[in-house]
Amino acid sequence: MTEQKQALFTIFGATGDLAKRKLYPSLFRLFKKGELADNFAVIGTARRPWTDEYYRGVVLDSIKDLMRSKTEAEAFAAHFYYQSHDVGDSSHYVNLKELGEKLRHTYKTAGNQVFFLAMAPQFFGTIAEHLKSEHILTGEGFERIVIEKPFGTSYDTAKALNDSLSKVFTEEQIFRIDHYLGKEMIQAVSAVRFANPIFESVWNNEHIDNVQITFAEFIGVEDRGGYYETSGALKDMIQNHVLQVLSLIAMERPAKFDESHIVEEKVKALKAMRQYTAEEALENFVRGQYSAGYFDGETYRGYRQEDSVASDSQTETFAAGKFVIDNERWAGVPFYVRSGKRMTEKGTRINIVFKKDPDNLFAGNCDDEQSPNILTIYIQPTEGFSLSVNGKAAGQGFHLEPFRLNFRHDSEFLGNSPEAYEKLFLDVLNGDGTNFSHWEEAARAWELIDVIRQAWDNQTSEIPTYPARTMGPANAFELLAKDGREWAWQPDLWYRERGYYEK
Ligand SMILES: NC(=O)C1=CN([C@@H]2O[C@H](COP(=O)(O)OP(=O)(O)OC[C@H]3O[C@@H](n4cnc5c(N)ncnc54)[C@H](OP(=O)(O)O)[C@@H]3O)[C@@H](O)[C@H]2O)C=CC1
Ligand SMILES: O=C1O[C@H](COP(=O)(O)O)[C@@H](O)[C@H](O)[C@H]1O
Repeated sequence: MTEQKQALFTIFGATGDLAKRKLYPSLFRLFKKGELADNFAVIGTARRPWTDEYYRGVVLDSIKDLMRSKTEAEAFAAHFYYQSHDVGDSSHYVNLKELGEKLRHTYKTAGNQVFFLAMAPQFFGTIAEHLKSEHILTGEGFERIVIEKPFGTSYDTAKALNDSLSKVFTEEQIFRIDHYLGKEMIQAVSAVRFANPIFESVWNNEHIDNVQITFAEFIGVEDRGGYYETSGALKDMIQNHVLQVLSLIAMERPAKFDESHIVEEKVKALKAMRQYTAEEALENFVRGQYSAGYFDGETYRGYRQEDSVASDSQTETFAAGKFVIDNERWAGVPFYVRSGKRMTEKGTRINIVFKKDPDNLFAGNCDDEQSPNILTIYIQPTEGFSLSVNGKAAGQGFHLEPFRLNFRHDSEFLGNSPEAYEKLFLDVLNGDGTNFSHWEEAARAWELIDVIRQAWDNQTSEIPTYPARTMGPANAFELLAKDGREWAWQPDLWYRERGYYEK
């Protein structure tokens, strides 16, 4: 039987997009499963002068697709309270404290508190300080703070942010969200690696030729131009999600499968990654920005035509690069990464490309090249694995042909599998920080990224472009071609052959 959790949640930024799209539905899923029942309450806070009643209406609206009955949804929403509050105004914390004390007793939350900061990072420090100075932190039960990305905009700003949080919370109390770590198939990477001797024994530079990590998005920048102009693909995706995934693939086997051992190994892997000079950063990293494109009867506008984007913007909507790891396991194995918006299609996947057999037995019998074995981990939108192997082409004669051993999770599994934020909320309640970003990881990731960012910022040439609905600019293909390699996943070729790009 599920044991219900006891906690008072305070959500800062309760009127915002993240709260409505992700947080309330995730809490509701936990409610439906009995993880949250009688002993929880939520204080939503932001500047808008909402009433409890209006707020509950917003919460109900955000869960309308998930509700089984009106009674159940209303029972859930009844746990929500709204307090209008400007986080910069000290006097408002007095009201928050009073309301919190009342709810703690009413709902018997055992003094446990979770503060979710669904707000821009510039507010994090001041909120943390006020939680302490206004005695909202009582030390009665567990007290945990959950913060959203971006965690800083450079090493220096991230360090300043971390320093201000650390004055109030210990590292064990800080949960830095990287929502990719809550995804089913990212969590499955460790299972694939460490529960299968056939993979574990070849997970090294003797057998792996290169690793490719693709985070392709179909969507453009949508209504987030204002934020994206200050970020770009490198900081928005590579610094956090991509490097997190890379460290899971590259880390050594942890002594135990628990938070401290896993984080220790991830940090070691990140620290073993080569720190590029500015010159090396330019050699190994490329960027691009989507221009207008045409695909299957539809025209897509370019990034510079998007709302809140400067008409001469140099912001990259695509970044690709090669990381190298200077340790025994990975010496000589490039880790190619790419992430972009308005690419051919949505697809997050990891390709582990194995070395070909140097001694091709079939060389004299048939002219066919052996294809490399490729293990693909599909993160989204489909979730599963495939392994491509060489076989004999059916029919007369002897020819090699690559076949794919495929496994995809079925729709029942996907339908029942918890959403990333739901898992992460539960982890916070359980005090398990395994699937969160820790300071040492974020710090090292910024060190690796800062040099690339600065090298690009110092360039005077115009940013290269790529047409919307393609797999990025030409330089992303040249990056691999100059190493004698190519991207294992090129969906645009499939569409091109079938005329999807022809007007
Ligand atoms: N939306 C998403 O999908 C994702 C968001 N994030 C991150 O989550 C955070 C929130 O994003 P999102 O919800 O999209 O942002 P929104 O702009 O939609 O929401 C911001 C929230 O902050 C509140 N707010 C702003 N200023 C103040 C203030 N001075 N005092 C009190 N409340 C204030 C706003 O409410 P009001 O105006 O009523 O005060 C609003 O509730 C950001 O850090 C973002 O980077 C990360 C990943 C995905
Ligand atoms: O963190 C972010 O992630 C989303 C992509 O997340 P996904 O779960 O939909 O794959 C990205 O669109 C956004 O720009 C970025 O801030």
